[in-house]
Amino acid sequence: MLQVSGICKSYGKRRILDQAELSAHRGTCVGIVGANGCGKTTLLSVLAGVRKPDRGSIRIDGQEASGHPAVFAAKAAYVPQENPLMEELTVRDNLLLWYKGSKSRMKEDLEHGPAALLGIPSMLERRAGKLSGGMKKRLSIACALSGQAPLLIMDEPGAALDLECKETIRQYLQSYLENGGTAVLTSHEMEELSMCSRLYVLRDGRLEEIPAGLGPKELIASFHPPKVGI
Ligand SMILES: Nc1ncnc2c1ncn2[C@@H]1O[C@H](COP(=O)(O)OP(=O)(O)OP(=O)(O)O)[C@@H](O)[C@H]1O
Repeated sequence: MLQVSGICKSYGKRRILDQAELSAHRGTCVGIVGANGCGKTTLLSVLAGVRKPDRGSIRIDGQEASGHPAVFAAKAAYVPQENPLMEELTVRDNLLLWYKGSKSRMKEDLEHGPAALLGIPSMLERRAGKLSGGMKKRLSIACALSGQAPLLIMDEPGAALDLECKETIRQYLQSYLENGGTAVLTSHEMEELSMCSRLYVLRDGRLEEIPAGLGPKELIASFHPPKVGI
């Protein structure tokens, strides 16, 4: 369960998030939409504890995380838009860093867990820097999932992935939600957004809930403020 209230974030004098509010229950996936540059990545990085908000509260499973990095570390997994990999290291060594050296848990996930589902075992000895964009994305997702966090935050998870891999991630997300996880994602793809049972549009720094299941035209219309009559 995620409860976000009063989140503000500015870059210099430019306010990107202005009293943003949202909630996401266990077992649900919440989607964030909005025009390019409206602040979705900023919001997700704040929800993941990577960027500090100027103000506001982020409660994960009832615990305040804002200002408490240990709560984010224990409870939130983040798949950023840019991959967080150590490019000179092999896939195996990248994973080991994320599994904090726990070889047994890593082995288990490579055999039966998310890493297996994402096809990581076949690339273990390759250098991360030499993988294709889609393979790096799969590895980044497997790394984020290593902590078995109850909150999963994904910034455009399907970007650069082939159809088969998008489907793999959809299946993983479904089982993650069925097991009581909470997910927040941002995407520009209708298919990914169809996995979300709730949608919010980010506009002028604020989040507004909109009906899930809107078509592309209505979604795009929601990105812009309604015009006031002359
Ligand atoms: N570190 C930063 N310093 C200053 N401005 C920034 C920084 N990061 C992002 N911005 C600006 O803040 C605004 C929001 O950026 P952000 O990446 O959060 O948007 P977005 O909605 O995720 O965009 P997109 O849909 O294109 O990925 C943009 O105008 C961007 O240029």
